[in-house]
Amino acid sequence: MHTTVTLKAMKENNEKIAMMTAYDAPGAAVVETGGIDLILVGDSAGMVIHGYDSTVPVTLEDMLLHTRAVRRGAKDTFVVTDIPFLLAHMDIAESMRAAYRVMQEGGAHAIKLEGASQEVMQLTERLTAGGVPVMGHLGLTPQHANVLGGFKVQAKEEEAARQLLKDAEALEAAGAFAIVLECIPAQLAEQVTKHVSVPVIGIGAGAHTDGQVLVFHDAVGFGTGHVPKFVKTYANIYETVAEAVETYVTDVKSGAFPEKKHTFQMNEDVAGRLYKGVES
Ligand SMILES: Nc1nc(=O)c2c([nH]1)NC[C@@H]1CN(c3ccc(C(=O)N[C@@H](CCC(=O)O)C(=O)O)cc3)CN21
Ligand SMILES: CC(C)C(=O)C(=O)O
Ligand SMILES: [Mg+2]
Repeated sequence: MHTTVTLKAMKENNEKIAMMTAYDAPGAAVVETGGIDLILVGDSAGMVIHGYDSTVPVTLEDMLLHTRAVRRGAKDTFVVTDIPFLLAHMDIAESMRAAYRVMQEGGAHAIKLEGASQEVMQLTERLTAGGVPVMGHLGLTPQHANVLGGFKVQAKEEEAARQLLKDAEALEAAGAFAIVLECIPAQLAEQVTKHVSVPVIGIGAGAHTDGQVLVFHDAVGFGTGHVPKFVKTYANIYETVAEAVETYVTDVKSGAFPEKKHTFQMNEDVAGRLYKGVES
């Protein structure tokens, strides 16, 4: 299993880091079997699992439930859990408590915080000091979709790009062990990757980051919504499952299922007496 130390060594050795999300035990098991370096229990759960159109409605209880399931399914993989909407911006004690619960009750090995606000910087410092590895997340931060005007590419202009570079450096200085860059120009992601010593993991941030992350449902083609441009779909699970369900329905209607091998039997004498019992 990776640690924050081995992940940093991967950056130094130019070994790419492959991260994917998981939300439940079988999803975590299959991702672990596939050889993923680390699992993100993303608040994208709100969208791909719970059917919301943003990550804003996701609660700490949701994240705890998903994290526990993921840990049971993937016992040998480093697990990072998103701190959900606004919880990093409460009073410091409440924000610390959220991370405390994700680590102790959820069993996560690290937490992820969106943005570079003063609150996030202070929280990153205090959590790191207390022994909680913190992953940063810059660029498109979906919890801010309502102030960003939706899920748009970020930091295309010089001023915003320079600010993002500064934010990444500040996160590193505050103790972040890795940084996710979401939906930013590839040239900017490359600069950030060169300028910080911690692993940079991209999603929609081009090929020059230290690693990549994708949402499980996007990667395996089990999504129901819009598929962002940065996604590569490696399977078409939705179609496969839909075909299986359709065949099941057909079999039930026609009587082709269940067959004898799916059926339990009792002794024929006992069955005969039951029949008489019903008649008398
Ligand atoms: N299924 C899924 N995949 C994700 O990658 C994901 C989630 N959900 N939920 C949380 C966030 C939201 N994300 C998103 C969602 C949509 C776009 C998107 O449609 N972007 C446009 C770019 C628009 C522009 O040009 O500015 C695109 O076409 O890719 C991007 C990131 C990434 N995360
Ligand atoms: C898209 C990734 C980085 C994420 O934060 C999530 O899945 O919630
Ligand atoms: Mg997230």
